[in-house]
Amino acid sequence: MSALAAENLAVGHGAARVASGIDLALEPGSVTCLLGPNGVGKTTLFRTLLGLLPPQAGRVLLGGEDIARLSRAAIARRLAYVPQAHAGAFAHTVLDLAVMGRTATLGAFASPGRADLAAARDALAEMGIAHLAERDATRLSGGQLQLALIARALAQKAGVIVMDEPTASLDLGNRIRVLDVVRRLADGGLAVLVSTHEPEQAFAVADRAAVIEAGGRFEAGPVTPLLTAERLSRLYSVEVVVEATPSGRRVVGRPARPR
Ligand SMILES: Nc1ncnc2c1ncn2[C@@H]1O[C@H](COP(=O)(O)OP(=O)(O)OP(=O)(O)O)[C@@H](O)[C@H]1O
Repeated sequence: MSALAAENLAVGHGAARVASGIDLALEPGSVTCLLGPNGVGKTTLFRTLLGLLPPQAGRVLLGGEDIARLSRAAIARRLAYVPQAHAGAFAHTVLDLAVMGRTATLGAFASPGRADLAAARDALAEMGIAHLAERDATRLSGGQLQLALIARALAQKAGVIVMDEPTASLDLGNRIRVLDVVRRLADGGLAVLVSTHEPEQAFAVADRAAVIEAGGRFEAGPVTPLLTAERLSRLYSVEVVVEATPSGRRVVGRPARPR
């Protein structure tokens, strides 16, 4: 059984349709990268997969159960979300922020125990930000906040993790670290869904890719056959070529023809 699945899903806001025909199955031990141009509906799809937006059609199954029937706490035990790192209104330390990954799965009035604190500290260490534990989470840089939000999701210890552009504000070192974490999580048995504007990241870490094209048409499949130069050119309305390199694949703009 898929860890998270969408069946003939249509997503949007109110009556406005954003994307449809979405069939997606996230398997334990795999990374799926979601690509699409700005404003096409990636975050809208994520919010629907998380049970935060009702589907316009179709359904979302978490561990085989319709997510619409699960409580927030039941969802949080199985599914962790890393949102885009906008400056949040957190009046907490970074450690408190990571602990929130644990409390999401507890009852409303339960307080975190020693094991929860240990899991939160482990997650901060995994993201290389243990030294920020006592810092005010409202005073982090964009990249530091991104790493802290990933740590919060790791602390949740859910079987499925959904990340919305987790490398967007990161420097080269942290980008590579986060991609390593993404791959390691999958190799440890998690089902991981990551949105990105970098097709090269899909070639580097993903088992499968999914695209939402302009107009909301959805397609998913193995990375290399799906992310051809032709499809990427159409997706981003710019001519690109996909070059095989010794270390992976590189996507570059098609060189202008000599005049
Ligand atoms: N709360 C909302 N109410 C109504 N429309 C919305 C809302 N949020 C987003 N939209 C619209 O839905 C469409 C998809 O937006 P979404 O944020 O899902 O795109 P995205 O693919 O995540 O974009 P980006 O790559 O720029 O982050 C856009 O046309 C956007 O204007």
